[in-house]
Formats: sequence, structure tokens, C-alpha cells
Amino acid sequence: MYLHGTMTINEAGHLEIGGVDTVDLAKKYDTPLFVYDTALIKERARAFKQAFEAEGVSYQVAYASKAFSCIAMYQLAASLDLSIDVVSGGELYTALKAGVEPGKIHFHGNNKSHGELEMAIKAGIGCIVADNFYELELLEELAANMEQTVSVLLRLTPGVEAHTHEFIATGQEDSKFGFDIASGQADKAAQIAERSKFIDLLGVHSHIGSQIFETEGFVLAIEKVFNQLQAWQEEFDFVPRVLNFGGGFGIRYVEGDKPLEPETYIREIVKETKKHADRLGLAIPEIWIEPGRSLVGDAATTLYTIGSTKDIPNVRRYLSVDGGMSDNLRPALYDAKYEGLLANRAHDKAEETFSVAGKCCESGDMLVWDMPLPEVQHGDVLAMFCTGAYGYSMANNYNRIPRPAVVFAEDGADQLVIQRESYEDLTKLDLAYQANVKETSDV
Ligand SMILES: Cc1ncc(COP(=O)(O)O)c(C=O)c1O
Ligand SMILES: N[C@@H](CCCC[NH3+])C(=O)O
Repeated sequence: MYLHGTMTINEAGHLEIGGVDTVDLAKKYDTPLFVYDTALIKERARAFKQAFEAEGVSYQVAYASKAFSCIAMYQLAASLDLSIDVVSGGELYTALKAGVEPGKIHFHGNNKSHGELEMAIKAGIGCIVADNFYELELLEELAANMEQTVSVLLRLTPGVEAHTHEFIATGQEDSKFGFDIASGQADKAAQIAERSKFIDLLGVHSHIGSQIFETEGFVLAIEKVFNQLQAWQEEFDFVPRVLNFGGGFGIRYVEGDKPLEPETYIREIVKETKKHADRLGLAIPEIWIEPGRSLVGDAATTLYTIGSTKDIPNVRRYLSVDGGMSDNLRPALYDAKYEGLLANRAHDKAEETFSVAGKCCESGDMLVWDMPLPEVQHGDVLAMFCTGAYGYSMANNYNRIPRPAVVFAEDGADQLVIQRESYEDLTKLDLAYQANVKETSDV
């Protein structure tokens, strides 16, 4: 049984998170419910920051907010002195609304629109991570019109294949993200940025993928980035002030997953950066990272109520929960694996195996194919672990299922940070059908 963070089992045999009984939470807020162990998020943020401090280098740890974005999460991240990485106007808007200092926001994305870039420049955000030539054109035009200088990192595609699911690997040459180093795109982008009066090229960015359990990929990417920097040093005396090596640090979802400690990733990244900077005679630039999953992934647990069950003799025992691919797309999208337990009978021995089905009208809506559990009853509360990253943030309204509520739990207290969507919310953007639309539009 993988109890982690502040999880314990209380005298009633109930799972507790942050000192709060999850069965009580399920009653109070209904299910499905995301419960975040905020003490664990704080511990992870501290571990990344302390690892940099131990190395004595300048750094920024930017929370990759695509992993879980909401006002309270941005406020929590800001209180931990994290910078924020956003990838859309919506994330940027939410971060600003949460009161994040604009200078601490970095803007990513492979197709930022004119409107999004304008919004970012107007807000005075800290840095735009330019991804492609069209974006450089837009930036140049916008910054010139607004007579403002924009700080930019160029996103480089280092040609490194991280050992992870192919849909979440991003550093390989054949990727929609970034300027490819091997084909000379990165070189051309640097020339454009250097020539521009309005672009202040701070440095470069690379991100090799997500859910990575080793440091080799980072080591290789750093080497490729520095080879590129060496060329720019020779061509136009370029001195990077910032190097951003992205996120991707893995977490344990299931037995057998073996993530490294934050300090191991950071020690290696700093060591390689120092080595190559020395080789080129450069001062060590500020090092930035962008963890998403490793800050929030194992901090959340989803509580579901078990409804119908179906036994097919000698084949499989299904149990259905009141959520599914509408609140966790990862099993359907990446064949992601999860563990869990019965929150209301956490001490009961897991002697049976169940297949946990979601409630969407889709055979592929299976959350876990083989979960060891005790004999289940309707109304039991199933706790599924490690759903904090890319769970709520990829939640959707397939089958018009309202998105769950989210609570933070710490020190025996819980707070609602995202309300459960209501049926009314689901229809609030809908407009009535007009039978006589032609007549109306002709007037
Ligand atoms: C550019 C960039 N930075 C950071 C992240 C965060 O990754 P993770 O959640 O794996 O740390 C991602 C997602 O893969 C990304 O694309
Ligand atoms: N959504 C993915 C990760 C994508 C990372 C963003 N580039 C996941 O759940 O694992």
C-alpha cells in the first residue's frame, strides 16, 4: 500500500490526507473529488530550491502550471517563491488574476496568437519562450508597435529522445516544439533575435520530455545546447544570461517507477552546466527549470464513489466509479497506470482484483485494468493516488459530466479551491435554437 506525503490511516480505518479524513471529505464535497496534500507540494518546491542553493548558483524554479492550473495553485506557488510557466492566454489570465507578479511569469507554447502575445507584453511578463519563426515575426511587430523591449528565450530542440511515452517526449528532432538545432533553424532564429532592436535575447530553453527517471537525457541536451552556444559565441559573441532546461522530472505512480530525488537531477544539471560554461570561458548563466508533475503529481488523490459492479465469470470483475476519462484522461491517452485503495476500509486486505471503469460512454474509459482491492460494496470510496498532474487540468465535459471539485488539505483543515461544476454551468454558454434564423438574420 503506497501511503506517501502526509497520508495515514486513522482509527476508523479511513485514509487521511493532510490530517483530514477523506471519507468526511467525500461526504462534505461529494465525489469525484481531487484532494491535494499541499504540505507535499511545499516539500517538493523546497527540495528543488535547496538543491540549487546547495550548488551556489543563481536559479529560478518555475512551476509548469499546465500540470494543474487554478487561482489557489498560482497563489500557493507564488507563496513558495516559484516563478510560473504558462502556455496559453487562459493560464496567463488566471496567473495574473491570482496576483502573480508579472515579472515572474514565463510564456511557452508552439502557437501563441497575436492576442496572447499582446496580452503578455502589455502585462510586462518576465520572459517569452519563442518557439518558431512566425512567433519571432509577431513579437518583433508587436514590440515595435508598443515600443517595448521583450525578454526572450529561444526554445531549442536538442535532438534528444527522452525515455518516456512517445506522446510526452518533446526533445527529439521530429517534434512540433522549438527551433531544431541539427537543421540550422536554431542558428537562424538566433540571428533574427540578435538583429532585432526589440528582442532582448536572454538565452535558450530546452525541454526533453516528461516523466523522466534518469539524468542522461538532460546531460546530452545540455551538451547539445552548449555546442550551439559555442557556435553563437564564435559568430556574434553571444553571452547567455539564462539557460532553461525545462521540466520532466518523474514521479512514482506505481510500484516499479523509480524517480530520482530532486537534488539528483539538479546536481547533475548544474554540474554539466558548469563544465560546459568553463569550457567556453563563460560565467555560469542563471539556471531555470520548469517542473510540473514533480511538484503536484503525487500530491493529489482522487476520491470516487463506487457504483455499479459487473462480474463476468472467469473473465473480469468490473467496478464503475462516478468519474473517469472526464477527470483523468491519462489512462486512455497514455495507458497510464495508477494505484489506490478503499478510503473507507483502508485496512481491509486487497484480496480481489477489479477493473476500475469510468462512467463515460466509451469502452476505453478504464481508469485501472487490474487493481487489487478488498471485496467492494456500492458506496465504497475509492482513492486513486497520484492524480495531481494533468488530471484536473485535462478534465473535460465529455458526456456533459461536470468537472469535479478540488480541495487542499493540510494540518487538519480543508479548503475548497475549485467548486464542482453544476449542470447550470454546463449550459451557461449554450444559446437557444432559433427555428427562424434566416428571417432573423435577414432583417
Ligand atoms: C516546455 C515544458 N516545460 C515544462 C513541462 C513540465 O513537464 P513536467 O510536468 O513533466 O515536469 C512541460 C511538459 O512536458 C513542457 O512542455
Ligand atoms: N499531459 C502529459 C504531459 C504533457 C506534458 C506537457 N508538455 C501527461 O499527463 O503526462
